[in-house]
Amino acid sequence: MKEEYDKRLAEKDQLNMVVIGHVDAGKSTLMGHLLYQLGEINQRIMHKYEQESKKLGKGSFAFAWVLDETEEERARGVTMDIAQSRFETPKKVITLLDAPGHKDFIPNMITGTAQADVAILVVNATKGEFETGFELGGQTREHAILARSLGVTQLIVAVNKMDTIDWLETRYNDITKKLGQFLKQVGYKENDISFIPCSGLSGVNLTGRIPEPKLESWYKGSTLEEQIDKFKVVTRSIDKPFRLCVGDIFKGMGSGFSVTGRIVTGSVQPGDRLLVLPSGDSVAVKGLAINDVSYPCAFAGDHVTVTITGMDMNNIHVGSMLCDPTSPLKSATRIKAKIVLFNVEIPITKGFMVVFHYQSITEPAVIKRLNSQLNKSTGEVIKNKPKCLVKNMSAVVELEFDRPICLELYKDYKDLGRFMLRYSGHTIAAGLVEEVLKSKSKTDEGVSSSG
Ligand SMILES: Nc1nc2c(ncn2[C@@H]2O[C@H](COP(=O)(O)OP(=O)(O)OP(=O)(O)O)[C@@H](O)[C@H]2O)c(=O)[nH]1
Repeated sequence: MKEEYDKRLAEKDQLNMVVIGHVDAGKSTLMGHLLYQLGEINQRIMHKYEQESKKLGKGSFAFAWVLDETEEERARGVTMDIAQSRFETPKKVITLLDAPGHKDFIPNMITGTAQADVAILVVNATKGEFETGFELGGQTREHAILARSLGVTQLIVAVNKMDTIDWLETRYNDITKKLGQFLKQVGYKENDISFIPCSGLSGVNLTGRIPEPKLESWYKGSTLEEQIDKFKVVTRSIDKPFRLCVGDIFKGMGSGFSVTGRIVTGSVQPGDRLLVLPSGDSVAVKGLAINDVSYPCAFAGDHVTVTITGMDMNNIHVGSMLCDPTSPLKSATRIKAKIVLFNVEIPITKGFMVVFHYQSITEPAVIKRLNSQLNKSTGEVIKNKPKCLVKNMSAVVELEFDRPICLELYKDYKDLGRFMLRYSGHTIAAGLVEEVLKSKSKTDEGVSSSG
């Protein structure tokens, strides 16, 4: 296994990259056009998309169709689910996750971002549009904060639709200044943020193939492709026990069935036995594939398809975990967690009902206890047992679920110890799991006490 991993390290760096930003910022068009310029989509298919989108009166969406695959997405012109594709730059192999921008689909955006190492934040430079996305309750801020809270540290900001403002340097500088200040405030390091002026529609400054004298007169920096190539390598926890969060399940050919997802920690090879949680089934790994190519083993960071046998396909769900049977994940119905509240309108009190978003899982939860309020920068306790929490506060709370959830503590597994809380369609907090307080549901307790 070690040899295989060393072989892999000698190849190009693998990165999972999510594309985020306000609805209609041009995310799908930008990435579709980049894939086209990089030769990932053949001319015949692109021509077909152009013809078909024109017929529907949506000619400007042709490049977005590369990623927006379902009929409903194409008809509505919005991304709803996470589209996944792959491309290469000189030094990197990128698995691309195109997240929806619309606020109704934030849960899908959280699922996609939880699987990402790095992100591209797309903003619309058009007059009035940048302001809508950034200042007037748009998703630019929420997405940037969510990505940071979910562990993304490196970010490229694509200042898109520069064609609509005649490639004006002053407008670009104004946008990058405002965003730069904000991104630093929410925890991104200056060296890990970069800005690229571009146009997804005309394809300018994606790979440098399309000249634009108006841009070249003042911009001497990188193209989008060059900047993606400069992302720093991310270290993977391959020595930890195996964990994979199931993102999709399908019946392939032959015996068993397949699940796809990102390996969060550890490694796996055909012949391994794995434990499926929460069902508790023991399964055997029959085969592994990455981008439809079969592999002798796969490691943390890989987006992999695992073919398994030994259980009923109906007992595994999106959000189930595959793990090393000798070291399973923790099961919890009550946890202690550190949370940071976002810009919430209402005060949070004991008994507050929230939706708990963790990897691909969403579960109802109740805030059972407000243990303490913390100083945001030092982490010191400012107040014990506060009566309520209001916007931007940091606190330790206890959360309870009806059903056991399989998770990990942040101190043991950074990627598996993070979660988000939502309420009434808004993301209200990001949190870190500190302790598992109870691991049995009320019904389990009922069964054990009566039995
Ligand atoms: N002028 C101009 N229009 C663009 C550019 N990029 C995208 N558009 C247009 O903006 C509209 C929205 O583009 P999409 O790529 O679907 O936007 P999106 O951000 O992926 O949208 P959601 O996924 O629904 O959030 C389409 O009409 C595009 O043609 C650009 O660089 N310049």
